[in-house]
Amino acid sequence: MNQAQYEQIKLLPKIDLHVHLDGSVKPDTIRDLAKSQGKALPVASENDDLTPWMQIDESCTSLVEYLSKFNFVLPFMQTAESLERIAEEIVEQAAASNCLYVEVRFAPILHTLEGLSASDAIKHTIAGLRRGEQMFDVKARVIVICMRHDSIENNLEVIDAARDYYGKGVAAVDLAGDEAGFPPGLHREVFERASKYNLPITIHAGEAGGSNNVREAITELGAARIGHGVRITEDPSVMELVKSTRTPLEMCPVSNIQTKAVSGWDTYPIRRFMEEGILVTVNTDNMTVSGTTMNLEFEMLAEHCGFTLEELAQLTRNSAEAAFLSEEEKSELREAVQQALQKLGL
Ligand SMILES: O=c1[nH]cnc2c1ncn2[C@H]1C[C@H](O)[C@@H](CO)O1
Ligand SMILES: [Zn+2]
Repeated sequence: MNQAQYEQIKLLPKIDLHVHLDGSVKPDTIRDLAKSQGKALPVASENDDLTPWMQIDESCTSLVEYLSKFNFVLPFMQTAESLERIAEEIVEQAAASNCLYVEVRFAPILHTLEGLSASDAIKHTIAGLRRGEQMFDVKARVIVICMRHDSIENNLEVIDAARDYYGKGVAAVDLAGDEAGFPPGLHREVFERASKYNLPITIHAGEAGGSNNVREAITELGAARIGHGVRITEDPSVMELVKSTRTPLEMCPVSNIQTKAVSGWDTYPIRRFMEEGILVTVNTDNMTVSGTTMNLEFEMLAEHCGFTLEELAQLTRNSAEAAFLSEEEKSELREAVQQALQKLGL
């Protein structure tokens, strides 16, 4: 890949359907929040870089280790102001990669340690995204996460709170956290309620757990999309299920390699999935924890998997199809993607 091709990749329109709020906080923002909230930071000098505390390195061996990075930021994300600022800045970061649309996910229950309710957390995250939409001309929605280690009772409450904001900033609900320790079936009742409310569902599955979790997420929890899903390679019948149900996969290449969901770029199954006719999307997962951006994800695919500009453009078209938007909004997004691609001669 030469310099001119990298420049072209930057210009491609993009869509990020899988990005976590708490995994994408800018290190300088944490420094500011620590100061304004009067909280200590574990660094000697005011100017020390916080990135090493927030970003995973090559030594990461598992999803559980990867998830430990979130403990650092959460204490600073317990107020209305912090959620609004961080949400707005995610839209700013998405704009820097030329994203037209972003679905930002977060677990409201993780932001209720200092008095906010789950509903307040959703309200303020939406407010921040709205500010970002205005400032950076990127469309943004929220996906509300239930945590796998959490109780059924709490997760039912989270689903109720999500329902109140559905169509008013919330686009869907999700299940995230330690997949190996907590299979999707544990939360069947939670997603039954989400289905009853007609909330669209995506589930993290087939990342740190086997392909059967993907089957369970689709057939028993009502998932309309799957977060990651890279491990469906383990079972041809699950590959077939994903294909026949046209269930989009929200793949996150850089993160998938860091968490060892796959062994490396040489075995990354994205090209295979596309060739098999699976609807594949590419996303960042956690911009700060993974040290990534949508630009970088696309560059990596070009470099390691030989993706052409046309193939990368197809990923954005796929994401527009997979977006949790109304048919009308989806048509607008499709049109915006098409126009941007036409300008590039694609
Ligand atoms: O890739 C992931 N898999 C499972 N859970 C994840 C991943 N990235 C972030 N999370 C968790 C940790 C966060 O605190 C939580 C809410 O965003 O979601
Ligand atoms: Zn994720």
